[in-house]
Amino acid sequence: MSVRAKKHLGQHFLKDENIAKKIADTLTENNYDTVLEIGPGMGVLTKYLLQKKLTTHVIEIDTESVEYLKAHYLNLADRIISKDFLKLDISTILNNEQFAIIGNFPYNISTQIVFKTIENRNLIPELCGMFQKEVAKRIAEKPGSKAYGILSVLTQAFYDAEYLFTVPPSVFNPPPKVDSGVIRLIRKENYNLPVDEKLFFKVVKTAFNQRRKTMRNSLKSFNLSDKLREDTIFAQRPEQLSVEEFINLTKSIANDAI
Ligand SMILES: C[S@@+](CC[C@H](N)C(=O)[O-])C[C@H]1O[C@@H](n2cnc3c(N)ncnc32)[C@H](O)[C@@H]1O
Repeated sequence: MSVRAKKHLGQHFLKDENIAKKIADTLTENNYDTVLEIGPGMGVLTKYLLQKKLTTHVIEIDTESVEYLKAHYLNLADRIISKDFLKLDISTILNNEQFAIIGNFPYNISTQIVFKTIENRNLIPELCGMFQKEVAKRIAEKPGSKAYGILSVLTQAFYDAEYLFTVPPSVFNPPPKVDSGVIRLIRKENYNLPVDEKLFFKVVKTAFNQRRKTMRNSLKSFNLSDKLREDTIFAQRPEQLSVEEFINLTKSIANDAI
């Protein structure tokens, strides 16, 4: 008996074992001994994680998949969390130890998984996973491209992001409508910002909400001094600015308000 795919849970099960192994092998296994897989489904990726030296935990929202895993992976039984990852209190699980996140993520919550990882980055040195290709590209994109935006800057402020490979719809059951992409995020050594984090998020989001305008126009609502607005950075569009430039800009804005 296998699990019947449920659309509302983003269930597209991998049927190509080689791809499952290739995804499991994207983990560097540096700086952690534990891995948490989000959405194991019927365990095609889990199987390869269990072959590693790491301790594998899984979190799955679908009770039918949980029953399947309990029946087929007897040695995993006490490391299956039957819950919604988005409602999980990360600080209380895994005894506060460092762990990596991996998954063939449900596409409907994949950006929320990234933001929850960023929020809990003190415990998460690495994330490897499969996203809708377009989302994976946006996360790892560099300045100067159309795909570079809020998701790129907010992720890369804390993690080095690398796009690894593309996966076609044909390796899933049922096949999704679009290509998928696998990326790896490795936490930066210095993963706390030298500026107010809330202000940084606000500056980045406000700037990209009007991405075709110059920074001078898109950040009008901040009521900045004329002196600051004369800085050459304000003549540029948000997609031209590096993560470091956004951080420095936030610093200047914070000082401008004093
Ligand atoms: C794309 S499928 C991948 C399944 C399996 N890993 C594979 O590769 O065949 C996504 C999985 O995430 C699970 N899922 C969806 N939303 C979830 C959530 N909020 N928390 C935990 N798991 C979730 C689904 O039930 C499904 O098993």
